[in-house]
Amino acid sequence: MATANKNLSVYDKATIPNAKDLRFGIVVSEWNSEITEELCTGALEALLDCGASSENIIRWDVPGSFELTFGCKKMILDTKVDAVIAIGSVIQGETKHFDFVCSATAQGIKDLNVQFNTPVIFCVLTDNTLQQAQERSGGKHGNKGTEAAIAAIKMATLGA
Ligand SMILES: Nc1c(NC[C@H](O)[C@H](O)[C@H](O)CO)[nH]c(=O)[nH]c1=O
Ligand SMILES: CC(=O)[C@@H](O)COP(=O)(O)O
Repeated sequence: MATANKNLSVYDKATIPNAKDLRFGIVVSEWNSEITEELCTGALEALLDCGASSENIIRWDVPGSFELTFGCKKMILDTKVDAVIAIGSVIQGETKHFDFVCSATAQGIKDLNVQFNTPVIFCVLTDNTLQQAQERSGGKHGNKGTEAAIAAIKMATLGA
């Protein structure tokens, strides 16, 4: 289902485990910060809405989406979080750099989920235009940060 047919911010709290005792890491890319800050806000609001405590949420910033893999790995190794949310916004430019950044970031985060036992949630927008990114970070299609927070809670409690 395309995002155009799904609001990324809709969730039923009755179906979400309570996040009261969970610890979360959020690693945020500074590239396209007008987008990534909105994604982070959506994630934080959803985590708190579902019972998480602000003192149990650690935020680190990295220069760009390519650095999300290292930042999330360091978050896993250096802290005791139950899940990590990787937040980025990659927007197509004039060259193929977009393809390499998107692919490397997706593969890197996937690899972290294979190598470690702490779920890392892929909250990286990969858009053709700024408008598409705005629509998915608090615009008409909702906020992928909200969606990522819910996924983080579910994965942190998987099998519990
Ligand atoms: N163009 C975008 C980038 N590019 C920067 C890379 O992510 C990386 O920081 C650089 O190549 C140094 O390693 N990053 C984004 O997150 N979004 C973009 O649109
Ligand atoms: C995703 C990128 O790295 C891209 O925005 C950089 O722009 P350009 O391809 O015009 O150099």
